[in-house]
Amino acid sequence: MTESAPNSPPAPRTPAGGAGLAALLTAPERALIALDYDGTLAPIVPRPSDAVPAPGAMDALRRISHEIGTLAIITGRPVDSLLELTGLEKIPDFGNLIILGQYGLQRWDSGSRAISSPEPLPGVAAVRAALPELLRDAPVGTAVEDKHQALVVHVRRTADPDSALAALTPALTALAEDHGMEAAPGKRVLELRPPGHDKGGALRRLIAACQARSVLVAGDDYGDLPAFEAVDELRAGGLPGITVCSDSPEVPDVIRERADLVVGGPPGMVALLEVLVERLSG
Ligand SMILES: O=P(O)(O)OC[C@H]1O[C@H](O[C@H]2O[C@H](CO)[C@@H](O)[C@H](O)[C@H]2O)[C@H](O)[C@@H](O)[C@@H]1O
Repeated sequence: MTESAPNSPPAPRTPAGGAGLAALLTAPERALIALDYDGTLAPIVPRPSDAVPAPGAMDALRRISHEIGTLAIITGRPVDSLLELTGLEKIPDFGNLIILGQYGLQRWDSGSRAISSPEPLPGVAAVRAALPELLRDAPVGTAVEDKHQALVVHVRRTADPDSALAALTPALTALAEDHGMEAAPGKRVLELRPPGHDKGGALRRLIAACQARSVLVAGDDYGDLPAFEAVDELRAGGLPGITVCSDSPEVPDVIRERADLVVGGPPGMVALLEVLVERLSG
């Protein structure tokens, strides 16, 4: 993070990012802040079911939800998993928040508190049925996360996750494609998911729906790249924006290198949200 005056947001390292942050601070009521969950608001842990928010994250989110036009979490997770891990529904006094789950397939908002979710593609059931046989000889520690609309093969708990992922990827990709799905890489996972849904499309639709005039996007993994690319395109079309990388040794170089601002993992993200709250509420 670039040094800046106390209680000022850190200075982005690009002029376009600086313009995006300035636009957000000048007209926060027309701004969208769209955050990833795993690796950005919650530290990466061995088991997905243990990924709770970083200390202070929920309070920072609650506070900033009152200072800006729209706050969103755009995640690969199912909405119900995110609600459970964050305890969001039990936090009183949360402002305007939208959750787009499973890369935009699912939606929840703090007004209706209802989850909208399409029926899974038929290919999901076929992939689910084929996985046990395909993974029969996979390294010990390989695990499947069933997200109903998609399946995720996790290798983080194997002895050599990189080798395990490299060995499994060709067969898993073929399986997904045979059933009209796509295989998408993540941190020590391969997601087998419906094609045509990514965080870029989800972000563009959200910006149009909330008529945002500026955007801040934060992420840490390949799944966030389409959202970063969308910010570039939006900027070219005249909408200011800033991309933030929640850094850690596992972050893909492409995310770290193209971000306008790099913060130190989920604790750094919480610190950024807190300084934005201070600035906007002051
Ligand atoms: O878009 P996100 O909110 O970042 O979600 C992407 C995937 O994150 C989860 O997996 C990652 O976090 C796990 C818990 O820390 C970790 O064990 C795993 O290795 C990471 O890849 C989640 O389990 C997936 O369903 C999400 O799609």
